[in-house]
Amino acid sequence: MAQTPTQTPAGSAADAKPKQAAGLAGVVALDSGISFIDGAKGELLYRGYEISDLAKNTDFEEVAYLLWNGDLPSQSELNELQSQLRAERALHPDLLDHLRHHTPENTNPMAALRTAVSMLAHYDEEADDMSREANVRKAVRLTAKMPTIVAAFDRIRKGKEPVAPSGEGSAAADFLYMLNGEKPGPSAEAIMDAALVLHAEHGLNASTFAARVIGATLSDMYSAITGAIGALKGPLHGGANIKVMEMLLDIDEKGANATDYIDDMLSRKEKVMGIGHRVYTALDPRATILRDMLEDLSDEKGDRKWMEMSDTIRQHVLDAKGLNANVDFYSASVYYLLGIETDLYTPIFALSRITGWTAHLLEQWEDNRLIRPRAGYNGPKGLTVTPLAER
Ligand SMILES: CC(=O)SCCNC(=O)CCNC(=O)[C@H](O)C(C)(C)COP(=O)(O)OP(=O)(O)OC[C@H]1O[C@@H](n2cnc3c(N)ncnc32)[C@H](O)[C@@H]1OP(=O)(O)O
Ligand SMILES: O=C([O-])CC(=O)C(=O)O
Repeated sequence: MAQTPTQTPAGSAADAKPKQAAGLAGVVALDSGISFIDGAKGELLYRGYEISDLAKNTDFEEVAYLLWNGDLPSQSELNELQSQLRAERALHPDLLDHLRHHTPENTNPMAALRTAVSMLAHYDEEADDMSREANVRKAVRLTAKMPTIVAAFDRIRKGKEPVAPSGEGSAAADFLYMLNGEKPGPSAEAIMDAALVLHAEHGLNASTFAARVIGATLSDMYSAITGAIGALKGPLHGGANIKVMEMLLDIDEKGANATDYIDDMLSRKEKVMGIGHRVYTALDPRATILRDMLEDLSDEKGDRKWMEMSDTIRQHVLDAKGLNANVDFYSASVYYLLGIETDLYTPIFALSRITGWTAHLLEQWEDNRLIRPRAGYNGPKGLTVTPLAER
């Protein structure tokens, strides 16, 4: 925590009115070496590497290593991480029991994931060990187990048996295997892997900030990640990818004209999900890559409807409001064409972002300081208590 850029002296006259930009827009709250975003240029770097380079030339496990350790792994370092991840994928039987018997089938999948991740702490003897070595091991465990939780939850709610992790292959392949009960083809695996790379890290977004605030109290990694999952769930953040697909499906079901549908939304002052961003004014570079992935997948599946509808909406909101698409806009159609349930889109985001969240916690704990800003007080003063019987 090297910086506290906007400070209000305790008890000063500045207490009387808020000083901060609404929603902390533009406020630099801390220094971090994990990722860099130039919102005007549409540039994103993880640890100095361009996101397009990483998406093309690395896989999710290499990116996890990069985020945690500061540079890309050698082949032997990657092999070691892969075997640690594979060894940690299975869930404790009590957790499976909880998903089977204590998680109603209509539970929101993000709520199910949030609770299950919190429960992981009960079965981790190192949960409260705050050494870096133990925290790295927990980051690996969380990254390994979260796909298993999401896949088991989805199968159990459909009345199917959970599929045990294969103990081999990539996180992307094993997640699709545990979800569908059959090994994915190379194209589905590559697409899921690239999606995991693209969603892994994004600076001080709301869920990462939430994780760091919790971590900065020196609470444990499971507590911080449970909070981060809660923040990601919201439709203004990771939850937007579900809302994008619901919108596309609604337009399709109604046989509506996409631009008229969007004009109606805008006239009601509704937000078009997957559009707009706190940091990017240019197009989010992840959206460009996901758009290319969607085009290839649409051609492979012989179904260009969702891509064409998305392109129309994106251009229309850009023309009408000057707002660009964000990462959640095209990922929705990509997951849809992979045959994934709509309400699993945000959990999939979490399976990737766990690497960024945990990298930020490791960074936070290297030089920790409690995160505790001030609120500009705008309430009354000088009131006196009227006895209860007289109120
Ligand atoms: C992984 C991620 O978290 S990426 C973001 C995912 N979230 C979404 O896609 C939800 C839709 N987008 C939004 O709600 C916003 O653009 C956010 C939350 C991402 C950023 O919000 P902020 O920086 O706080 O911008 P804010 O909400 O104040 O919007 C500024 C103006 O643009 C408008 N605006 C912003 N986004 C949208 C949108 N998606 N559709 C329509 N109008 C929008 C607002 O209505 C507001 O207009 P006004 O000044 O006339 O009132
Ligand atoms: O940075 C943000 O505010 C939201 C975002 O795009 C992300 O978390 O990937």
